[in-house]
Amino acid sequence: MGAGKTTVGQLLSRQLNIPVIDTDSYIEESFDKSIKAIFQEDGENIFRDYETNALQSLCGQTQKIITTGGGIVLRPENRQLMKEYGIVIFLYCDIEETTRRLATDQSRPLFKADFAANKKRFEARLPFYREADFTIETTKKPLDEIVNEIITCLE
Ligand SMILES: Nc1ncnc2c1ncn2[C@@H]1O[C@H](COP(=O)(O)OP(=O)(O)OP(=O)(O)O)[C@@H](O)[C@H]1O
Ligand SMILES: O=C(O)C1=C[C@@H](O)[C@@H](O)[C@H](O)C1
Ligand SMILES: [Mg+2]
Repeated sequence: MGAGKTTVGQLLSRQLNIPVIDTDSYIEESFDKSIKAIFQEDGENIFRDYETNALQSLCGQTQKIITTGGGIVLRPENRQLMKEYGIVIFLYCDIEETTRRLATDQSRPLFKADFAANKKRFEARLPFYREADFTIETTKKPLDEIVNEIITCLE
């Protein structure tokens, strides 16, 4: 959360002239409901079902950039889909930096004020993120540099 997937995906889309779809936005538009409301009213498991359905719908159609939610890696079938259909890029950002970036954010129900809990979650997910085809270090890096590094990976 807060590594820059959505932000970088938009910039990459413009630079490469390839459409971008964000799974969080796709879910919010499909259900006309915010992620926060889905977590509150339906719970995380239902959100994860929506997330897998979104990924299944988006993979394997026309060429596109898919920016995902930070928890997409939790389900093995999601990781499998991404590997099968995509070039998977992990935007690494250290937890101190994402904590700063999201300090006033209210839209991510799992990102709590509890730094230790966020760190624990991030570390538990790291082995899954590391399965990506490419890892880009984004901590303290300007957005245009991140975009250029991704383009280099794709060449
Ligand atoms: N390289 C960067 N340098 C500084 N700020 C950044 C950088 N990348 C993203 N940000 C900022 O961090 C915040 C979170 O970025 P963004 O929403 O793109 O993260 P995300 O990875 O999509 O998060 P999530 O997993 O929750 O969807 C935004 O305010 C964004 O402007
Ligand atoms: O890392 C996560 O589990 C999440 C990240 C966000 O993108 C959203 O998908 C949601 O807030 C959950
Ligand atoms: Mg995002």
